Amino acid sequence: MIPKLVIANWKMAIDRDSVRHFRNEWEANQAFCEAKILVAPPAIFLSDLDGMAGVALCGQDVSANEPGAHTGELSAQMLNDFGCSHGLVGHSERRSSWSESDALVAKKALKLELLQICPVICVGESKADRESGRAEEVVAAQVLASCALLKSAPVIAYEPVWAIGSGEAATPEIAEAMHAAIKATLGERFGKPVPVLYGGSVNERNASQFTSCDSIDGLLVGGASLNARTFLNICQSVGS
Ligand SMILES: O=C(CO)COP(=O)(O)O
Repeated sequence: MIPKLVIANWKMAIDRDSVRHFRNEWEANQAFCEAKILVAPPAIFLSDLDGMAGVALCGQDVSANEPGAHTGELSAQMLNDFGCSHGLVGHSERRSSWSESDALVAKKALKLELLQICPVICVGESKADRESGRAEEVVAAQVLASCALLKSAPVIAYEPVWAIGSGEAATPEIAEAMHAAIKATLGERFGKPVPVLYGGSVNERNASQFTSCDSIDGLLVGGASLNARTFLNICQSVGS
C-alpha cells in the first residue's frame, strides 16, 4: 500500500527563527509515523531544512522559464539543487494573485517533470462554483488542462478555495466525492492511479477523518503545519 503523503505548505508565513524552532521541536519529538512527509518552506529557507530528520523538501512554486534573466523567479534546476522531490504548482493563491492560467500551470508542471521532480498540481473550486453545482465540472477542467503536458503521474492536491485559511474544511463526503471525480477524470492516462491529497483547513482534530477515506491519499496542510507538534500530530494520525 502506497504510504499517504502529508505536505506542510508554509507559504510566506514563517521567519528564520521559527524555521529553526520548528526543526528543533520536530527532531526532538519526531516519532514513527506511516506517512511520507514533505515540507514546503519559502525558497529562502530550503537550505535550513536540508537533511532534516524524516522529511523531504518540496518547492512552493517554480518558473515556467528556462534559467536566465528572470528576476525573482525560481527555476526547477534550483529546486533540484536543493534536493526537492516534489514541487507545488497552481496553488489557488497563485492562480488568483498572479492570474495563473491552467496552461501556465501545465508548463510549470512539465519543468518539474523534466528534472524528475514530482509536480503537486493544486486544483479547487470557488464558493460560487460549489453553490452553483459546478464544482466537479470546474475541477475536472483544471485537472485536465494542468496535466496536459505530463507523461508521468503527478500528485493532485484538491483544495477547495473556500476552505483555505477559513477554518471551514470540506466535509469528508465532499472531499471523497471530488477525489473520486478527479481520479475518474484522469482514468488510466498515466497507467496508474494518481494520488490525490486534500487541503483546506486541515488540523489535528479533523486530519484522520480525511486520511481514513480510501480515495484520499494524503493532506496538504497550511496554517496547522507551522507548529511542529501540531504537524507531527497530524502526520501521526495518518494511517491510524
Ligand atoms: O493552502 C493550503 C495548503 O496549500 C491550505 O491552507 P490552510 O491549511 O491554512 O487552510
